[in-house]
Amino acid sequence: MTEPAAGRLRVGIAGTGAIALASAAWLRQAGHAAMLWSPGGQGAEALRTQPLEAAGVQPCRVAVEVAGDAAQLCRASDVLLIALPVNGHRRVMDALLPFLRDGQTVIVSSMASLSSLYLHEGARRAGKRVTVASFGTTVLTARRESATQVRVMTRRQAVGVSALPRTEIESAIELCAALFGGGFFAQENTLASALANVNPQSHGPLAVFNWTRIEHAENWPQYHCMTPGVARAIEALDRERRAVAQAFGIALGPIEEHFARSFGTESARLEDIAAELHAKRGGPPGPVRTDTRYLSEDMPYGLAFVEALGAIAGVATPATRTIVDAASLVSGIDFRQQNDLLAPLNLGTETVAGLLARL
Ligand SMILES: NC(=O)C1=CN([C@@H]2O[C@H](COP(=O)(O)OP(=O)(O)OC[C@H]3O[C@@H](n4cnc5c(N)ncnc54)[C@H](OP(=O)(O)O)[C@@H]3O)[C@@H](O)[C@H]2O)C=CC1
Ligand SMILES: CC(C)(CO)C(=O)C(=O)O
Repeated sequence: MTEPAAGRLRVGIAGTGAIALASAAWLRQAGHAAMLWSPGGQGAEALRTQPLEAAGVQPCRVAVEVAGDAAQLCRASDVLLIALPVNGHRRVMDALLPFLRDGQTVIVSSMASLSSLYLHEGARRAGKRVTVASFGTTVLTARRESATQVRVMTRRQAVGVSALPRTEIESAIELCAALFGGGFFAQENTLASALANVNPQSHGPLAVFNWTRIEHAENWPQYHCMTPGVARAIEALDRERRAVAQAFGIALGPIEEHFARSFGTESARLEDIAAELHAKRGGPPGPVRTDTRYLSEDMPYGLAFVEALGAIAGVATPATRTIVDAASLVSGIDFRQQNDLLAPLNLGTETVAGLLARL
């Protein structure tokens, strides 16, 4: 990879979607070198010959590099960023694992369903000392507009981070700050990061109750359609998320706090936060494809994961169950069967104390 400016880092990014492109543009602007790898093989081809263009927050036009495979990506990088939906984490982590080096840090953004634990335990079994840092969200919010164009909507004001092993949390935060700037704070463990990810609680009701709009590919502004009734459903899921976290000794703030922290919203109630965000931004548009990650990612790796933790800890999650059932019903996909991390993580036979001891 091209040498970055002095004191800057070589960052290898797995993924070529919105967050991967937005992160590459951000990192290049900060003087770091960025190399992208498309797990499917085609997603980064145009960037071999054309610059990456970012619009929105911090517009820029920058050159990035493209890796042919996972081996090249790992070899050329000081630090790796996994920036793709969790559906691909197991496969991508399996591809990266043989090539990771002792001392390398892998940042997973966003992380859900303890995918970082899957990677860290795999690395340990392979005798490698790597650090896996997790964000329960992303530093930037973005939408990919073409193979070489991305619109960056936000740079979040604060982002929680956890580390495996936990002893590396300070250096993980330092690294994140060196890459993206300030605003990172420590979360107590990787489970806290997984449960701090509120996309599933927000996206599940949004998608289910706006399903006809999605099927008709209508232009529906997401926060305008987070109506009082949808907000009430999201709040019910959020209470269950926090109750499950509590059973694992993790105190998490409500979803309203997440919006205030991420986007600087000032309203207290979720329905008012939605109205505030719509008035300020008018977007983003809600999904227009029935294979939206709002269901394909957030149901198995978000809500079904909360159900699995609830089963371990003896916490009832009826509202969460309702939304997974409704999502499965309208899409014809049994989302509880789609999470490929629960089995290798042995969550079916885990206990509260046993799981916490692994973190
Ligand atoms: N966009 C946003 O503003 C936000 C995103 N997030 C989260 O960040 C993560 C990345 O989101 P985003 O970039 O928007 O997602 P995108 O849908 O834009 O990501 C597409 C990329 O993911 C890769 N990919 C998708 N599915 C798989 C799979 N099954 N196996 C391997 N690779 C796969 C694609 O690979 P290929 O290159 O092979 O085509 C492509 O590189 C997600 O977890 C999302 O929930 C969270 C908050 C905000
Ligand atoms: C749009 C946003 C910021 C909120 O739903 C998001 O989290 C996503 O795209 O996944």
